[in-house]
Amino acid sequence: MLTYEQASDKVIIALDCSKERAFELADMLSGKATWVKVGMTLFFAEGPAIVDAMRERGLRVFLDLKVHDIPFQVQGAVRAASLTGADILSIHGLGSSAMIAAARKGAEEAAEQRGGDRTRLVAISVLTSMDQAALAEIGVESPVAEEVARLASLAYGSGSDGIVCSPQEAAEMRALLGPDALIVTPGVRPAGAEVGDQKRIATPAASLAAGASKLVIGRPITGADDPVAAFDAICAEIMA
Ligand SMILES: O=c1ccn([C@@H]2O[C@H](COP(=O)(O)O)[C@@H](O)[C@H]2O)c(=O)[nH]1
Repeated sequence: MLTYEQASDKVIIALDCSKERAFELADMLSGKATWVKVGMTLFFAEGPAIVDAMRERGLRVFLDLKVHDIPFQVQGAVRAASLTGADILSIHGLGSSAMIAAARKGAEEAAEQRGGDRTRLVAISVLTSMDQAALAEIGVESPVAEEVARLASLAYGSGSDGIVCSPQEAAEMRALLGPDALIVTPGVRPAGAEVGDQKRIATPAASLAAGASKLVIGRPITGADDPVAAFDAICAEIMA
């Protein structure tokens, strides 16, 4: 059984909104939330300062930029992104072992430059908004779970600290990668919540039971009439 603090530490709130709304949510959830996710919507609008602003509020930050480019560019991009002090950064698993190794090098350089902990890297496997048909559209005919496992093994073996996958693959990924891998699962929906564009989903309790390290949850909290009550209900569900 988890305490409220331990449950809160499992939930990363995706702030896919304006800076004003992000601050409003951070203030509302102050003293309750532990983690926020700064993704492309917020980062492209506000730049690295938004990471600082969240950290100044005592929040830990998952910077979800899904970095994907040639190794040289990725090393520099990850170095710069890590210098923001983000705790976790996403890169793309499709970038190959050389790209992932370069990302790790960039994160290590930043840690050396900044001092303190290295930003941990998680590799995106197959987006949780994609199903078998979407994979087929891009020419991948193997089952989703097989593709996730292939990319996860490659990324984890090349210097990533973990992966991003759906909760539906979390148990298999935990068995494949072992106890130390950081397994981050978006596509989490409390029972009855709107699914939206997510395709491979599970409830918070089921995601955690499957072996996820962290659950990324956005709209079910940020779009709720009462975001604090929504966050509390998710913590209660995973504490039970
Ligand atoms: O495969 C992925 C990778 C990242 N995400 C991100 O997670 C959140 C999910 O938000 P919801 O509102 O709970 O759907 C969002 O910021 C995505 O960029 C993902 O969904 N799937």
